[in-house]
Amino acid sequence: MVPRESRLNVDPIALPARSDPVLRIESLTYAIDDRILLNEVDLQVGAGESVTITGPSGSGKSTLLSCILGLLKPSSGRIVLSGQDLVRLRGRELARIRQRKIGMVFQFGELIPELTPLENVALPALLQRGNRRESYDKAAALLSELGVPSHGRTDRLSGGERQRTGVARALINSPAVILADEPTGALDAKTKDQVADMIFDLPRAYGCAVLVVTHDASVAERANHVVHLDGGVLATVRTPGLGGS
Ligand SMILES: Nc1ncnc2c1ncn2[C@@H]1O[C@H](COP(=O)(O)OP(=O)(O)OP(=O)(O)O)[C@@H](O)[C@H]1O
Repeated sequence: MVPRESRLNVDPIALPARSDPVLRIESLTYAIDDRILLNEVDLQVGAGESVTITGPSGSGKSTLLSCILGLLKPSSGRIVLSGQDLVRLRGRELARIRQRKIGMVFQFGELIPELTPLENVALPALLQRGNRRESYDKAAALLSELGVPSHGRTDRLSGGERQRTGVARALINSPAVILADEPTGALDAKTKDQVADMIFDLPRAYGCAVLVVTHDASVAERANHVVHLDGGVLATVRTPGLGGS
């Protein structure tokens, strides 16, 4: 992730060698009425890399995720995912790319309580008309890898198990990027650490890019890069391992 050099507070040379960006956001502006909620945002996330977005309430973090998901149409700029500009896509084509390329993890899991954990995880693969057997086998394998029982009642899962199930569901279609909006916001301290460790290990374990929005500094610092959004402007970039500020 490299915001425009004019806005960098660190020497760009200090940033580590970058993989090719899976997600590249260029000069993204989103305005509603006369209010600019995102102002010329530039951001990149490479495969096998994690980036955290922090920022005060109302700074535009969720708006940025909604633009990447194609739920909001930017006023200008580009969102290039695996070489395709999502801003130019419409309707079914956008939905298809979103299903295949993006996995989303929510603050409260957002699982369907009437379905088992296995069914929740398999659902995105089935919606993509995946082979039924293969979809369920992959869902079972992911749940097993992430340590969640496949069967039983979804509404009886613990907070941590709920988030792990949400992560398994996000992974089922082998996405290029996983977006997570406050994924640890509803968890106690111990579970928060476990879930945060799991999420920031996804780039290594599954080769995807990870983009996390969080208010929690101890969670944010696990990422390869931390960027700060304020008033719709990407203000700073930090690479925790390098001690940038
Ligand atoms: N549809 C809308 N119309 C007008 N203003 C909006 C709309 N959606 C969001 N906003 C405003 O845009 C700003 C950014 O909102 P956003 O939800 O992206 O912030 P955030 O950084 O995610 O905040 P939080 O950390 O509290 O979730 C806020 O001031 C919000 O009130």
